[in-house]
Amino acid sequence: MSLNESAVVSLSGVHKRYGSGGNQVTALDGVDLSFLAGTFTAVMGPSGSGKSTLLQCAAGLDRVDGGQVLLAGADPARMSETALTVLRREKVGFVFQQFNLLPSLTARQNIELPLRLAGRPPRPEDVDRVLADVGLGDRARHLPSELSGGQQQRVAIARALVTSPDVLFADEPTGALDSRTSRDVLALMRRVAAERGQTIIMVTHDPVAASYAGRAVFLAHGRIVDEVARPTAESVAAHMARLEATGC
Ligand SMILES: Nc1ncnc2c1ncn2[C@@H]1O[C@H](COP(=O)(O)OP(=O)(O)OP(=O)(O)O)[C@@H](O)[C@H]1O
Repeated sequence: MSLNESAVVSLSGVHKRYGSGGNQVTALDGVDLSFLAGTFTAVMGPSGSGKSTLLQCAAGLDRVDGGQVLLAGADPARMSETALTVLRREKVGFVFQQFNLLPSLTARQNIELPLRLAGRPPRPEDVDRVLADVGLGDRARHLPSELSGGQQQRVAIARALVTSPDVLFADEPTGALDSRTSRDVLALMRRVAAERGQTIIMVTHDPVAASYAGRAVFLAHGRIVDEVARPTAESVAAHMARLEATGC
């Protein structure tokens, strides 16, 4: 498969190995996958199937051993570390299971941080808008310790969105949240893709989380083995049960 150049993120024949000699592990084994603008995709698969590796390679956080990645029009393998840092800072947002907020900074200051690190003075109206988008307009002055888990994750999402990245990578973003709070965060992510036209790629184990995406792709042994459009929690759970029983 050739790279889909209209996609915001595209992987073509991507291989990734860890270790060497007898300890070598093939984490990705020829992955072809494209993500179009404004789409929300869930990446699923059994433990060890390569989900996090796929995210790291697609986001330019890790180098591939074969094949090619195209991220916001650029090939990370051909870029210097400095250029790659700029690409990630300008075009990509990250959200992880742990919120990784700085405890001594308020919600607003945490959200402003990526702009400051990029040498871009934060415009108050931009920060206000993103705070309102995540429903935290009245919590701007609170420290993370004064916010619930779901509110902290919404600050982390706002921090990832404030630079208006083309693509948001999320690795188990609801893994540390209860089911009700998870639903709020997932609905927010779905809205971000639909209304802001940003592309979201989310790794998750949870069929309910995957049902908020427009597409679910399934990995097994480092390969894409299936894909479901408009997934429901039931259809995803059935796919996962089959994968875990048969491995394909
Ligand atoms: N830094 C590393 N060094 C060696 N092997 C690694 C490394 N990172 C991942 N692996 C291996 O690569 C394979 C894919 O790992 P990966 O973390 O991508 O899977 P995953 O689907 O995200 O798993 P989980 O759902 O358990 O988080 C696994 O066999 C794993 O042990």
